[in-house]
Amino acid sequence: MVGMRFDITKCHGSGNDFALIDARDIVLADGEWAQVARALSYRAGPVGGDGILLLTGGDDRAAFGMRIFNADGSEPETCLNGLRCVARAGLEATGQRSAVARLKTSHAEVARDDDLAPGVYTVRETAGPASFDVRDWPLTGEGIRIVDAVIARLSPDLRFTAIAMPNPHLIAFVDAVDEAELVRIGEICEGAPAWLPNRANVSFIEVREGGELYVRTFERGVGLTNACGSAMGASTFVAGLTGRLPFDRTVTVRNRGGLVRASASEAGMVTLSGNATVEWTGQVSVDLSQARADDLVVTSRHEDEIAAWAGI
Ligand SMILES: N[C@@H](CCC[C@H](N)C(=O)O)C(=O)O
Repeated sequence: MVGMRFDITKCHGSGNDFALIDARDIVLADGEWAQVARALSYRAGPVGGDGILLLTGGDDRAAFGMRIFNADGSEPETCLNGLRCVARAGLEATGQRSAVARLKTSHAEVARDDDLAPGVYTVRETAGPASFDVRDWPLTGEGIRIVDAVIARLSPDLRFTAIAMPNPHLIAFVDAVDEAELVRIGEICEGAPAWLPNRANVSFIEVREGGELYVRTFERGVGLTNACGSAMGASTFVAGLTGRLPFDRTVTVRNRGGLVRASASEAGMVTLSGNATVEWTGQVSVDLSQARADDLVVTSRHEDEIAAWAGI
């Protein structure tokens, strides 16, 4: 296969996994990055993942930047599990312990944090403010601000809050996560109906004993994932907004892939502290015309980090 060869770092935040590319010196059109994302995310291919992350250059505020492409090639506004991984790469590349990172349409603060557990590289990130105005998504026909309200087109039984982080999230608190129902609603949104043309991430959240949250997300452009950082941030904020948990208190947010510690302010800023685990590094070729990956060579495996995370 004739392809473009990339150095990649396979990494994850809470089991939300990505191939990360240092793209600071790579020039590709958006459509070509979309093809790289499809190729490297394809689970039956040599790499597999929920999307790709690009470490990009900074700007007058930021030391470095992040772009993320979902598995389907779409480019969302942010990814807070991915940001921790990019932050690790960016902090290491710039020799800093904390920095501002540039995202597609916003900025976030990132810093190395105390390890969540021995050997678990941990990053703290602060993003926001969360926004309520669904005209930006757009989500039409349900008013401008949707807080704990029924969206009959999705379900007569659930109450959703619509929050942009700035990527769009529909958040519903439930007694117990019904995964089949989450997939059903996620797929309605994924179909990009006329009232929701840019789709949305959909999450069900349980408030568990001790004030912990459990969040399960059907992600736009991916499907069910092990975890979604922006959804965990949005859920923590909505828990405060709806009086389920206090603002400004650090809570444990569990997900299928592990956990993060999270807090949210009344102003809509969210802070997450979680892992940025490197599993392996290597090189892979991508045929841009076919969106196909091949010839993977793994050059180093980080068994110590994999084991440290498994212990969480
Ligand atoms: N997994 C991410 C969110 C990735 C983007 C999302 N699928 C979207 O399209 O908005 C996270 O950790 O925040």
